Amino acid sequence: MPIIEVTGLRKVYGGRPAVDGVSFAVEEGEIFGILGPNGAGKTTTVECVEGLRVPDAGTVRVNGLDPVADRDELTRFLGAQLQESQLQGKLTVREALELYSAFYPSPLEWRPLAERLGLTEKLRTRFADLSGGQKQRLFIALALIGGPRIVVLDELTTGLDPRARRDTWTLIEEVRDSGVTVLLVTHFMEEAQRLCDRIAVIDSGRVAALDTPGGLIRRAAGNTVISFTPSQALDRTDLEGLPELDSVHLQSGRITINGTDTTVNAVISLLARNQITAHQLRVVDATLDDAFLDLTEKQES
Ligand SMILES: Nc1ncnc2c1ncn2[C@@H]1O[C@H](COP(=O)(O)OP(=O)(O)OP(=O)(O)O)[C@@H](O)[C@H]1O
Repeated sequence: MPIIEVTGLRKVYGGRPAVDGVSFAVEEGEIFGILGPNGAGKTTTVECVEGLRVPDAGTVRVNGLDPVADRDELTRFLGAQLQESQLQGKLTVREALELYSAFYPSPLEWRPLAERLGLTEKLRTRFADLSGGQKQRLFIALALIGGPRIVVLDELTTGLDPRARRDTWTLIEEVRDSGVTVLLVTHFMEEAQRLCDRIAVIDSGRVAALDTPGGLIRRAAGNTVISFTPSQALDRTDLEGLPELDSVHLQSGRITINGTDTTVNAVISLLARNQITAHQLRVVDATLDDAFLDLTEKQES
């Protein structure tokens, strides 16, 4: 049985649906990503999972519980890092960690957690005096301190420097490997690609696609991107007739082709036949970035 089950979720603000029939199921022990453009309905969805918002229609079950009706029970095993949070400005990092530990029956040791999040030097600093990234790290610690079975992380690494971001990814992988289920809202494709076992792409309040990162890349944007600047103009119809082609873009004399290995081979033959040299030739695997743009563009058109 999935540990989180969202079925036909709908949430309307002022007559406009922010979430419109979203369904997905999260298996225990996976990192499940929610990806989508600004205003797509991601935060609204996860806040319904956390019991912070009441759905207008549909059902949400977290470990069999209704997050709104059973909120007290839910908070015992669900940790949450909200997109925007505040603490009392005078509270020190240490006080916050001790206070939150006291809320849970079997909290984690806060010292190693603080160490992992680079907060040891800041234990005596007041919340108001922390930098944005340090506040973010504290909120991650507070989401994990109760030793939750499920953790919801909204914009996990926004505002973190590259090193802190990578350290946080490793920490979240370890959290997952210890059996915790992670529901992650993110804007960072690299983060989603590295961390998530599966991803729901949400666009305009609906699920546009749900798959593994590899699956999304394969079905949305082809596997491979080849780009080059030809020594002389190429016939557009020849390009559009390439096998297994997903898309062709021409910009400032540079050609970018999305397709498969077969497409790449056909491009090379085409260039050879026409005795055209390809300058600055690059062949790369498509990324989740490509898939995201492709999937969300398709929704808009
Ligand atoms: N309390 C509210 N009252 C009215 N409208 C709201 C409220 N909260 C969210 N919305 C609207 O609902 C839509 C979805 O918002 P939501 O915060 O869920 O999006 P999101 O995908 O998390 O966006 P972002 O990536 O920008 O954080 C937006 O159009 C937003 O303006």
